[in-house]
Formats: sequence, C-alpha cells, structure tokens
Amino acid sequence: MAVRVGVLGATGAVGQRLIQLLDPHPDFEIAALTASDASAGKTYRQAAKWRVDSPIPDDVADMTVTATDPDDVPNDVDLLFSSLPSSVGEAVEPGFCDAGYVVSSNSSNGRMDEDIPLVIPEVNAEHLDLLEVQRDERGWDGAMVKNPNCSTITFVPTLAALEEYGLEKVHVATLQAVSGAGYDGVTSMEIIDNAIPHIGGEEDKLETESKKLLGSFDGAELSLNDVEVGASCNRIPTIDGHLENVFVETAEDLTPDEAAEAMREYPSLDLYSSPDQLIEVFEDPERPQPRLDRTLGDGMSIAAGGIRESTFGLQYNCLAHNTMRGAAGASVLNGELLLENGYL
Ligand SMILES: NC(=O)C1=CN([C@@H]2O[C@H](COP(=O)(O)OP(=O)(O)OC[C@H]3O[C@@H](n4cnc5c(N)ncnc54)[C@H](OP(=O)(O)O)[C@@H]3O)[C@@H](O)[C@H]2O)C=CC1
Ligand SMILES: N[C@@H](CC(=O)OP(=O)(O)O)C(=O)O
Repeated sequence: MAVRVGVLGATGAVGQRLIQLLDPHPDFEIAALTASDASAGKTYRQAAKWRVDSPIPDDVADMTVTATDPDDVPNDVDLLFSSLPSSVGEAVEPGFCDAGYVVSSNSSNGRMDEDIPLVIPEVNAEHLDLLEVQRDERGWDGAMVKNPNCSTITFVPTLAALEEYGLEKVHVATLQAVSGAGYDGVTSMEIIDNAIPHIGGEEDKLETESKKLLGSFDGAELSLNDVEVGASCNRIPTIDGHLENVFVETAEDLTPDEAAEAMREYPSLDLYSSPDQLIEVFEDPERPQPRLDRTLGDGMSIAAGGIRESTFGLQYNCLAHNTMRGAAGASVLNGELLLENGYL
C-alpha cells in the first residue's frame, strides 16, 4: 500500500516539482498540501501559480490547501516533504516532528545540526541512522532528514567518487541558474546580459555541508571530513542546471583517466528515483552544458567532463539539475531511503 504523504510549501517552485514527482510515484500517495495562510482554504489550482512544464495533476488540482500547521494535516499522513522558506521551516518543522510526522526537508534550516542527518543517498545513506540519536535527544515520535543545498549536491558525489585517493583541498566555483533563487529571486533587468558574482550564504553552505556529507558516523556521533573546501558562487542567466568548476588536490597521485573511471564506476542505488548512471562522464571538453545535459537520468544524474591535470591538482566541471537532483528529487530520494530503511 502506498505511503500517504504531504507537501509543506506545496504552492512554491520546489513544491510544484515535488507534486510533479510524487503524483505518479508508485510508493507515495499525495494526501495533504500546505502553504501560507493566504493560500489556506483555496483549491490547489486556485492557490498555486503553476509553472512546471507538465499540467497540474487533476487529483491534486482539486485538493484543498491547508495552513502549515500539524493540526491541519491528517494523522494518517506518515511522511511530509518540506519546501518551505528556511525561516518558516525553522519555526514549524520541529512541531511536525514532535507531532509524529517524518519530515524529508529541502529547506536549509538545521542542515548542520549534529543530530540531523544531511543525506545524499548514494553518498552517505548510513548517516540516516542518526535518526535514532535524534529521537533520543529530541523525544520526537517523528523525525527529520535534510537534503543539502543544490550546489552542494552537484559536486559532492564527484568528490565521493575520488575519496579513495585522499581528498585534501577542494576549490569549487559555481555558475548557478536563476531558478535557484526562486521565481521572483532575480529580476530580468538584473540577470540578462549579466552575471552576479555573489549569492548570499551560498559559499558557506558548500564549504560546510560538503564536510558533513563526506563525514563518518560511528553509530553515535558524526565527524566532519577534514578536507578543506573553498567555494565561490555566481548567478548566470540559465533557467535550470548548476554548472561548477572544481579543483581537487588529493594525497595520492590521480590521473584524469583514473578520475574519469572512478566517477563512471561510482554506484547508483536501486531506489525508484535513482538514475541508472549516477555520474555521466563526457570526453568532449565542451560538455557538460546546462541546456544539453541537465535532464540526464530524468534530471537525477550528475554530469562531469573537462577532466584534466592543472596547476592546482585535478580539474573538472560538473553539472546537475538544481530543482530536480538539487531540490525536489533529492527530497523524494530521501523519502524512498526512509521507506527502504523502515522509518515509515
Ligand atoms: N528553487 C530552488 O531551486 C531551490 C530552492 N530551495 C529551497 O526550497 C525552499 C522553497 O523554495 P521555493 O520553492 O523556490 O520557494 P517559493 O517562494 O516558490 O515557495 C515557498 C512556499 O512556502 C510557502 N510559504 C511561504 N511563507 C509561508 C509561511 N509563513 N507559512 C507557511 N507557508 C509559507 C509558500 O506558500 P504561498 O504560495 O501561500 O505563499 C510556498 O508554498 C526554500 O527554502 C529554498 O531556499 C532549495 C534548493 C533549490
Ligand atoms: N541558494 C540556491 C538555492 C537554495 O535555495 O538553496 P538552499 O536550499 O540552500 O536554501 C541557489 O540560489 O541556487
């Protein structure tokens, strides 16, 4: 029987992607949609300014949106996908966990908390067991798992593939699509014919979340990986797909051919939303490109290319679809992992 799920922040850009992924999902059934008080009481069709490239599913369009309050969500809903603004997530997500709901959240609040698993299933699925510690410490019947920032998700799987060579220093420069800022995030006058070399708070997220994802969990405590990570983040006028230039220094010698092989062989999982090939490696140095490669693996693959030796160690480019692999798809994949691991 399908698990009954809800979406917190269902009318937003990521919420709409969540609905697009959850509606046809064989293991999940959408049973609750929440948004701000301004949307509560409206049908989803009335409340959401639908902007996703497929129609609103009929059964979802007629559902009534509720306020984002545990009292308004049916008790038989087991799993909530959260795509709330982080300030709202911080205020309300713990209340849902306390009320017994398991929350798979895309919002940035709490990602670095010691007892909150920050998970990319292909990279650190074992961190999910931090939920036992979380429940002991917080006394929750429910639980909270987070997926990382979309730019972090883009480069960390490639680092995980190279980890056996001993990661020492990483520098990553991002070229991030406008959808990452949300629909009203940057105006056309700001971004057309332009690039903006600053995204508030983003560099810190790449530098810290990557160390948590690549850290180790001994069953009681999580230790951060001691790789040094430096990031610089740029907004460019693409719609979807974050492209990143990465430089990696490793303890052991690593040739471009070895790096390409390690990335190609890095395993995917057999969760419903897992791509067949997690990291697609291009030989053509002009790839990956956002417009051409963001939908690989239904938007869930990472693309890499341009692997070469440089003055600063190994250099390569990588790309992922920021609202799929980097946001909604990441939360859904974590939901599938929760289900597989008996947390639902
Ligand atoms: N866009 C992207 O590519 C990515 C976004 N994220 C993160 O995901 C989250 C959502 O982003 P995005 O979908 O772009 O944001 P949007 O602004 O498009 O959507 C926000 C959602 O939260 C609801 N909401 C806003 N305020 C409140 C409130 N006070 N109480 C309850 N619900 C509220 C909105 O409802 P209403 O319609 O009623 O206002 C809407 O459903 C953010 O934390 C963002 O940082 C992460 C990675 C990528
Ligand atoms: N800041 C990211 C998107 C985002 O919302 O990230 P986070 O989930 O860390 O808040 C971008 O602009 O592309």
